[in-house]
Amino acid sequence: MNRKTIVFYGGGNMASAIISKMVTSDWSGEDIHVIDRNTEKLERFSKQFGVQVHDKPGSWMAQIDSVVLAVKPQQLPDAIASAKEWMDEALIISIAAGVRIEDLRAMLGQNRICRAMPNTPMKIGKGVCGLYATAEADEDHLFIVKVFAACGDLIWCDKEEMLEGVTAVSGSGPAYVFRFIEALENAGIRYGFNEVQARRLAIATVLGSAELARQSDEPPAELRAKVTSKGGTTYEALKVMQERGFMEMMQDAMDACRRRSAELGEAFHENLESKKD
Ligand SMILES: NC(=O)C1=CN([C@@H]2O[C@H](COP(=O)(O)OP(=O)(O)OC[C@H]3O[C@@H](n4cnc5c(N)ncnc54)[C@H](O)[C@@H]3O)[C@@H](O)[C@H]2O)C=CC1
Ligand SMILES: O=C(O)[C@@H]1CCC=N1
Repeated sequence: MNRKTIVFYGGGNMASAIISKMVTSDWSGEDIHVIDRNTEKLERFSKQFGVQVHDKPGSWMAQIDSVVLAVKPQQLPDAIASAKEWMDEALIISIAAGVRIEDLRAMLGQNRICRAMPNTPMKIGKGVCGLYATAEADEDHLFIVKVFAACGDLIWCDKEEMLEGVTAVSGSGPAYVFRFIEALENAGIRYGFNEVQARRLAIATVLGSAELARQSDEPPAELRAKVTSKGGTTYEALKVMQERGFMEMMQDAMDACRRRSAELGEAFHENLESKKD
């Protein structure tokens, strides 16, 4: 693939996570641009990653191959309006949670669009990102993979709505796992370990189990069964989890997340429609 240029509109947490891995792969900082109104953030991007920084869009964007929309959903209309004239020819990659392609198309006036739902472990190359692109972006799949490849695993969705499911499982998922780590750590402290030891116990357990699950041919349910001796200790813990409805609770939590993602998308859509009148 020829050298291509990319702009991140919004230099926040996610842009930083993605760019930090891009510059360790075959991307040069010279080909990556970041727009943010916060000049301190821009300085950090320039120093840490050697990328090109800008406090606003402008005619310098005219030759750009792709723009990653990495602002918060509510910041998106203003950001797009300010750069629209220079994005006609670019592939647009939006990471904004919930914002639908039909609305991106309406704001951009073009349809070469990919929606992505990344997660924060991308910062260390261990993330997972759901992707969905329009037919107009069919030729861009290789490029899209090149943007995210160093960040972790990539899963293409057959339908756009499946991205709401990606948000529920893996986009917001790191927060559930951190919550679980907090629970393990709190128990460790209650059992007499200091905070550092308790955190080590908790993190090593989650990390080791995830890595074992990744390397094993057996599904997680079998790996669980192997820890659970008949009449033993694990059984007692899992029994409490079952009595308290752990699996149902997790399902309800993810349903709520998915619903919220759809609601945010709908609210965004209605807001956009109301401005048309
Ligand atoms: N944080 C997460 O775990 C995930 C976030 N997302 C999505 O990623 C997007 C970005 O999220 P974060 O990086 O967490 O947000 P953030 O708030 O850290 O970054 C947004 C950046 O955009 C800049 N900005 C906003 N409007 C601007 C404008 N008009 N001109 C110039 N700069 C502007 C802000 O100064 C800020 O630095 C959101 O749409 C979110 O839904 C997606 C997956 C996971
Ligand atoms: O909480 C949020 O809205 C964003 C989207 C996925 C993870 N964080």
